Amino acid sequence: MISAWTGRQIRAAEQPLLDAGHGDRLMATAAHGLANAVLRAVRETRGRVYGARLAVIAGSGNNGGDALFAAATLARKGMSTTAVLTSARSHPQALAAFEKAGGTVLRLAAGGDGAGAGADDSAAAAAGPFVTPDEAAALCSRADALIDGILGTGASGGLRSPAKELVERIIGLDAPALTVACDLPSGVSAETGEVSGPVMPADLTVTFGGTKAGLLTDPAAGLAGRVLTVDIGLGPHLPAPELRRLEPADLADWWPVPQRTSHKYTRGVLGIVAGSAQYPGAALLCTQAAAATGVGMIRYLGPQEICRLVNLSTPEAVCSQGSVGESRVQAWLVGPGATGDRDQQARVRDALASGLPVVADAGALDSLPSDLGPQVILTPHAGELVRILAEQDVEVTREQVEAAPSDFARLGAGLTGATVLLKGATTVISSPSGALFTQDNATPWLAAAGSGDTLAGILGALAATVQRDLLAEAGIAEPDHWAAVAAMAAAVHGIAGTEAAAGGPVAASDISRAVPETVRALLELRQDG
Ligand SMILES: NC(=O)C1=CN([C@@H]2O[C@H](COP(=O)(O)OP(=O)(O)OC[C@H]3O[C@@H](n4cnc5c(N)ncnc54)[C@H](O)[C@@H]3O)[C@@H](O)[C@H]2O)[C@@H](O)CC1
Ligand SMILES: [K+]
Repeated sequence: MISAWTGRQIRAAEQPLLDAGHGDRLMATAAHGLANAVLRAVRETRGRVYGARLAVIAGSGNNGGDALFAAATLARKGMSTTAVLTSARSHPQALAAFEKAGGTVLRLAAGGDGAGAGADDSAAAAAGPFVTPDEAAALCSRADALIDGILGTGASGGLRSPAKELVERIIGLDAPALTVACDLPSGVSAETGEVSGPVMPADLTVTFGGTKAGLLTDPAAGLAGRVLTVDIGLGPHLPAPELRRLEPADLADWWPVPQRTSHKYTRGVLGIVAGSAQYPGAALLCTQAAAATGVGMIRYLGPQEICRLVNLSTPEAVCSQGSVGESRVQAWLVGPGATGDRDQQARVRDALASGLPVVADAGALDSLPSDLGPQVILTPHAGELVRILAEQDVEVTREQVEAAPSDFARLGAGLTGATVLLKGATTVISSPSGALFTQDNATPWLAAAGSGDTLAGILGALAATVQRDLLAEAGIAEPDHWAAVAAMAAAVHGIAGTEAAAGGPVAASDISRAVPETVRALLELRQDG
């Protein structure tokens, strides 16, 4: 499991070490980790380190300090190194180390259009000639490696002039062979992943002390590239993480594997209320996905015509037009395609009132009761979350949700009392307690009709079969159990979908077909064999 913290949490964890006078050591460790990561990446992209052109953009704070110290190390390895300082102030010891190692220092002229105008001449005399944003951008674009050390966890808001103009110009040119963000891409929020203004997309982000929550959340996640975390000894000082991400080993350890004495009822029965005359396909897709994920039995409830179709596509399912009250199940999946049908809507309502775990998708999201519990898992996309929030008197747009998905998933969970799984390039899951998980296992090819029905089926099957004690033993607190189960489903859906897509288009039913093999491969990672 990957744990991540807000910038504020990381800074608070640093404080006791800073108070004890270990600031220099922290920065040296961070810079050493950054330099090593750049060395490895340059070897991979270019082969030879000696003679490679390194450009560093350094801001006024400690983030610029990390970048300059790392660049000093890289200059000593034979890289031809230039630093562009975006402010008249810079970390004095780091700048001195950089110059001593033979690095060239340039100062970014103040102001976008009036290059050079209003610049601080005394600072210029101290530390090298001015360059315009255009000149600096051309230099950065030609580099074999570029380190973005403008802003770190001390940033407030997006980049300001003249760094803003420089980054805009670099984005307009060919990207450098390798861009490495120091701690985080400058201009993204370490707390929420929100982005303000231009941000240089990184191939690699080397982050210090602990992964920043913002780096694992959209939209920043799409700009951070691969994230590498450098340990600087904050471990004992870190609080409970802000956000977690499941890895394959977690899925393997938590997967509900039947025991020798298991039978269909002890494994778990899933009830499904899905489909209508208008949308029969959704019922077929989610039932197929649940069967492929592995469940003791599926009880499907719906109109006679859809029962016939479900029986044909998933003969394992027991289909009827019965009621929720007379169906014995461990969990419900309700809503896919269940719109415009009174009987189906009544079943959805009854399932939501049953107190059992319920996955509420699509049609079930339109008329939610007021007091839900964490065992109810809502699976909206951004537009559906906007409507759920509107029911709670929160007026937001789809664009606002997409700009800060973790904030709004958390708000939705807090207001409804349910667990919220918000679909997106990175899926965000929030427990009503505020605990967050994000999963980025999916391929963009999965953004297609029917993919959500498949996710709902996988999640329904897991909700019916998962063993609570396995998650509790791994440190998942009781109120966050269902958020972790939803994260498992998002991960398996993403992995199976990526396998099925194999770099090309994928039909929703192919995702289900890939699930058993995905689970088999995961189970091979189990520590107990
Ligand atoms: N605190 C520590 O002990 C450690 C900090 N480290 C590094 O230090 C960074 C944090 O350093 P700082 O607190 O100095 O903060 P930053 O380096 O993020 O920069 C803050 C400076 O930038 C200016 N600034 C803020 N917002 C701006 C904006 N939107 N546009 C332009 N300028 C802006 C501020 O005036 C301030 O001087 C971390 O990200 C990390 O890279 C690491 O060296 C590890 C140890
Ligand atoms: K940075």
